[in-house]
Amino acid sequence: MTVSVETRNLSITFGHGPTALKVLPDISFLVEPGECFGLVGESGSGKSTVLRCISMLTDFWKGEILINGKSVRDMPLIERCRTLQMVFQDPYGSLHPRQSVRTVLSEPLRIHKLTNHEERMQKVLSDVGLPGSFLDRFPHQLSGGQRQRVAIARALILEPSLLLLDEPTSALDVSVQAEILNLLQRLREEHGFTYIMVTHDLAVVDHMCDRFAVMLRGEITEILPREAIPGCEAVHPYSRELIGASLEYEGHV
Ligand SMILES: Nc1ncnc2c1ncn2[C@@H]1O[C@H](COP(=O)(O)OP(=O)(O)OP(=O)(O)O)[C@@H](O)[C@H]1O
Repeated sequence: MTVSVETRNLSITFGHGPTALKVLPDISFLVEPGECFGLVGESGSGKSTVLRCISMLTDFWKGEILINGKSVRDMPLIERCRTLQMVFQDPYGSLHPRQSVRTVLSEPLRIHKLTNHEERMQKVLSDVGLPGSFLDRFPHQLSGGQRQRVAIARALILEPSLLLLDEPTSALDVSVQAEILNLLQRLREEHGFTYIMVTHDLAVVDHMCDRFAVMLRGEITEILPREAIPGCEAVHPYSRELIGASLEYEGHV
């Protein structure tokens, strides 16, 4: 199944009293079913926080988050895990050093009482381009790119519809980044996933995303189609600055 995601007046404040920090004052956006939607913007603007709110890793937000029209708050944990999964930036930190790939992949299957573990694990490894023999490897026996493939396999094992990708390639070297982006692209085409992807890299947005939101200090300044990048067709000064700097870096201007 392919799903839409909508946030309506999403806001969150960390802390209380005089030190309280309102990180997201009021965020609303709609991601179409099967779309890859990017979140870009300055460091600390709240991009990862948006993903953590959608996944309920942070759950004290206000407003509404709807997946296919249904509030994530009303989804039991089991249903939420089967609907959405998150892939984190650091494949070194996100895998437990003492857990084999088999343990990483079989644990969710056991918790969710699914059958045919071996078959499902072999299929998901093949989906992410790793041989079945990797089931018996531990994280220290994998390269960075292979670890990120395992992290993606872990996200896919429960066959979710929505992947929340928090800078999934920024900890990898450039050639491996391209491999992982191509893998994510292929998986989306094959499975009809909806992606929400945080990235610092507008080249990644250009390669992967249909549309993207530019964030500045917790607010969305503008939502743009990917096609707006090459000609810097943004209206808000900050979006123009961000896209202009990226084009300059890439040597387009
Ligand atoms: N649990 C928390 N408690 C207090 N402040 C937090 C917490 N989580 C995030 N913040 C603050 O919220 C703001 C937004 O953080 P967030 O990680 O969402 O930014 P970001 O746009 O993803 O940044 P980056 O691009 O550097 O990863 C930052 O000022 C951060 O310090």
